[in-house]
Amino acid sequence: MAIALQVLRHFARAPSRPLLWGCPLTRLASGMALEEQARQIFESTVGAMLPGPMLQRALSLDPDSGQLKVRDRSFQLRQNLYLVGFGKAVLGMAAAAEELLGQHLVQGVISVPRGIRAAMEHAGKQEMLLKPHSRVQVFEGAEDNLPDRDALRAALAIRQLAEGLTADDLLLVLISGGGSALLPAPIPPVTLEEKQKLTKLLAARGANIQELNTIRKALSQLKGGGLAQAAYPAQVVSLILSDVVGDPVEVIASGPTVASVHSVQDCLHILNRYGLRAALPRSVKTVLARADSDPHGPHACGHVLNVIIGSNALALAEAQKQAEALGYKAVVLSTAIQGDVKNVAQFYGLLARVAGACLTMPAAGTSVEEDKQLYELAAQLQLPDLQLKEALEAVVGAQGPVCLLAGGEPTVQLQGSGKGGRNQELALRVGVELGQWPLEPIDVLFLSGGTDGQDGPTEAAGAWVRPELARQAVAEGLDVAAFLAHNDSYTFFCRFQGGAHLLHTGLTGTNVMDTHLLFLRPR
Ligand SMILES: Nc1ncnc2c1ncn2[C@@H]1O[C@H](COP(=O)(O)OP(=O)(O)OP(=O)(O)O)[C@@H](O)[C@H]1O
Ligand SMILES: O=C(O)[C@H](O)CO
Repeated sequence: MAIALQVLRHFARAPSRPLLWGCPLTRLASGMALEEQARQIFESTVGAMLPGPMLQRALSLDPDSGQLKVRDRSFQLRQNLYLVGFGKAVLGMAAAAEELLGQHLVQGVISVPRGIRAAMEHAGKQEMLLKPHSRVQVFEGAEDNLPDRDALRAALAIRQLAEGLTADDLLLVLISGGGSALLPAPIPPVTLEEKQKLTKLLAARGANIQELNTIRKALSQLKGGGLAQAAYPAQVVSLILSDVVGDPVEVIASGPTVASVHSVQDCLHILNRYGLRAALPRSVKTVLARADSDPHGPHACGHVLNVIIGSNALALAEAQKQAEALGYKAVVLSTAIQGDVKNVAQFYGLLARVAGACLTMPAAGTSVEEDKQLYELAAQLQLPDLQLKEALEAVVGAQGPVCLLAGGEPTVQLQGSGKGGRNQELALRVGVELGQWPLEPIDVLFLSGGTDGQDGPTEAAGAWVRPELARQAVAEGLDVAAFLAHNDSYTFFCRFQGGAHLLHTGLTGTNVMDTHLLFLRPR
């Protein structure tokens, strides 16, 4: 959603359908076309990760006793509950929390992306908005996902609220992706501009989110456990919506309620790796040198409960449940799909071929060569949690429709000036791959969708494809390779079959990365 807010006005007008939270899909199964089933599963998966349902799963309040239950822990509420939050999905999370906690909530401060309230209003998403006389103060800032003066003001208000708490208080911290940029509080003498410049340079030179956030933590008053420290001796409960593969709480939004385990040496290694150590501003050197000799060490976080309430893994578990309800043998392959979109597309293309053969000819199987190639492709992608062997074994035993599920965030090396997003580009590339081999006698469909409802700077969440795509595109006079060469997947899908393959959910107010669904259905 980094560039989301530039296009939110346009996006808010995009046609969208209500998400199917809690809708029993079995009811819909009979006679449903494969693409309809795929859409339904995607939409209900996103629906399960919406702020309302997520918070209701994580929190329960006994209105009589005032006991707040968070997972297996209980907290007594008595006019002692405060709330802070920062991240792209935090407005809806705060609205859901306010709804759930009612009068118990004394005061709150949240930092959310600029324009998000207007966008939600335009999109008619009332459930994502706070009440008119809310006790939660909203700051909007961090345009283009970069820390700015407004986000700094928000961070200082959040710090002030936290510092004023006592041992009788409970601080609820709502965290989602984009939280790092929305909570900047550089340690003096580092300035906001210096921190912004360093973050930009690191990102531009290819630092990953773990590396980026290690540096952000070292230079911040609130990241790396600093917020938890400011709130001490109050109890702290962090409800975290993960946008990072593997859900590492110390990385998501730079872990403001998680003690940092990184040393100054770790930071210097990272800065060296990206050629930034020599040109560091004096202020950054001063802060790092000070941290090296800090007698207090990392912030202690014994008074904190960190809870992941939404993640790609939870979304895929929901999708798996929905697919099973429709009669599919559903297997989660990985929640950590990363790497260049071209390699990921090749992987899914070959996976469809190998799994298709396992399904239709379980005794004969695929050629040894194809199996080997598939495992090699998987190894290149370095997916830590890949269940490829298990998935293929399940397909062999399936004797019926199969749905392979995965999630993560592939990357697109932008070369052209076209309009698209990583989900649409992945789907288009997989469509081409699927068309290369006959997959008779099975129906195949691949869907890729972003759970935030916005794929790149487009108004679609993603797209779905079938093996016939390339042939049908030629018949419509569309040159798929030319669209791909310019990263113009959105324009392609808008023209192809009148835009029927695009996924339109509208801005969802959540973000747990992308979901990939591969359906194989014997005819
Ligand atoms: N024309 C394009 N074709 C394909 N991908 C594109 C195009 N333009 C931008 N992108 C990709 O879109 C991504 C940015 O979009 P988006 O805001 O959805 O992702 P993000 O910043 O990772 O946010 P989030 O994690 O919240 O989804 C980048 O990965 C970028 O490479
Ligand atoms: O805010 C951040 O640090 C990223 O979105 C990862 O959570």
